[in-house]
Amino acid sequence: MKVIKFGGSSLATGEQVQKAINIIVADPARRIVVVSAPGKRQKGDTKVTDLLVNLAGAVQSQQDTTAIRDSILDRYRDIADYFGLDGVIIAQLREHLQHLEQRHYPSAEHLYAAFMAQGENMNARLIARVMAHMGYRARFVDPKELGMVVSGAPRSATILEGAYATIAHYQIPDGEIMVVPGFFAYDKDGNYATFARGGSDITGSILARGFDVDLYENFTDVSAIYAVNPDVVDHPRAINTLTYREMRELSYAGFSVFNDEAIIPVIHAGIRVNVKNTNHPDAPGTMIAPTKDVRHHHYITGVAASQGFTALYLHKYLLNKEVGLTLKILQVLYKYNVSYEHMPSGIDDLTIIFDKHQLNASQMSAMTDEIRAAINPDQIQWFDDFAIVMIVGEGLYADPTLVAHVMDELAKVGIAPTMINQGASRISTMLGVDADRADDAVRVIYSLSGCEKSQHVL
Ligand SMILES: Nc1ncnc2c1ncn2[C@@H]1O[C@H](COP(=O)(O)OP(=O)(O)O)[C@@H](O)[C@H]1O
Ligand SMILES: N[C@@H](CC(=O)OP(=O)(O)O)C(=O)O
Repeated sequence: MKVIKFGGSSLATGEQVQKAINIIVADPARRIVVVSAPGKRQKGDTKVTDLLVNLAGAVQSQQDTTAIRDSILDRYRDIADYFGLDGVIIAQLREHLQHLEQRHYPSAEHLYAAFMAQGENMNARLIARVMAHMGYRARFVDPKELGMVVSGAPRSATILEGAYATIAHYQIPDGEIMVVPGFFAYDKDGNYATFARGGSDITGSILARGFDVDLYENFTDVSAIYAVNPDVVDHPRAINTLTYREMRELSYAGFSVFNDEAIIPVIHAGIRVNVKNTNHPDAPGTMIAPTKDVRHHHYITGVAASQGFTALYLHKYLLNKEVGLTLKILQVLYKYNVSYEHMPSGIDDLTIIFDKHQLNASQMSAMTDEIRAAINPDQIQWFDDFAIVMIVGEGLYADPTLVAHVMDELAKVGIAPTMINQGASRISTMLGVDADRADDAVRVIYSLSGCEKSQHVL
């Protein structure tokens, strides 16, 4: 049995949904189908999830919601019309949204989560209806029915460990195709909660582990995971196999093609993930697997960059001698409920790197004041335009000159990393660079001989 997940770009129009259905029914092992909300139909278009964010905002501020609700329903109507469905389903979806608008929510975050979840919820209902209309034994299955209970913040929830056993006990009727909405589940009180953005991949992974499937197929709009983001370099090298560790590092650092949290459930279950293209389903795509033979995959597997970071730089002489200094800083972060990503340090300075999305200006200012009071630094400064560049490869350890080589090449184009971080496993090297040079750094590193070399061995 396989889990098969389609991203929003694969379900943006009726024509795309038809391609997805052709893929589903071409293999009887494809029994668990996870769908995203309709995505962008072309560059510059708006994803349904983003329209739902606007709807949630309008509901919260008690504005008129008619126009925005209609624009969302139009997306589903276009798909329903393509398959010749009558208007009943759209009327039901309208009623469902209106009902949600009347409900009371424990917090604004819960309200946003409830609306954002509807992109997937409505799409799964519609696609199950379309497939049934075409004569297939397909059924919408709510995450609640599967026992998908989550905890944590309403818009970046995490699945409870116990949910896997519940999923495993779920009996899928013989010959039935389950259509499950991605991206959301419910907390223990029954409130909607979503995973982080791009989280339909996470639903696919959770179900892959829960049902202990043979393969998790993840269909998107590219024919492979490439060694660099194809929006940064034209026609980059396709990667045929990535290890879990490589994927985790690369998706964390910007390969949005597979959500960085989604790798965790499949790691636990040892399930392989095949990333494939809905528009070219016969292309082999990229396999994400527990291990690969590094003798055939030397040097750099991929280079990613992400600009979603903010750094706090602290300078204080004899910082290395001061007992409890880091503890005092961490206590401030704890008080403001903020986690950090990395904390590289030297003898007299320390940089704390944060995910930009969890900070706002007033929090940053309050934290600065409290850290200043707690440790009395000589210098404290925020760098908002901070990006990380991640060089990843299971075979990196085999090339002791790589970091020197990278630094030389970057220096030639005037890029001086403000931070270098390498773990003991040497599967990745992380550089901190100015955000406006991040893509240049990716291009330079990609064009290095190490990368070219792996191009030949793949
Ligand atoms: N290294 C990479 N290889 C392939 N695609 C990448 C890479 N890095 C970023 N991407 C982007 O990821 C996109 C696919 O992810 P996403 O838009 O989330 O798809 P979906 O809608 O299928 O979930 C690609 O169209 C591409 O722009
Ligand atoms: N629709 C959600 C979840 C998701 O995974 O979407 P996509 O498959 O289009 O990346 C989002 O936009 O975040």
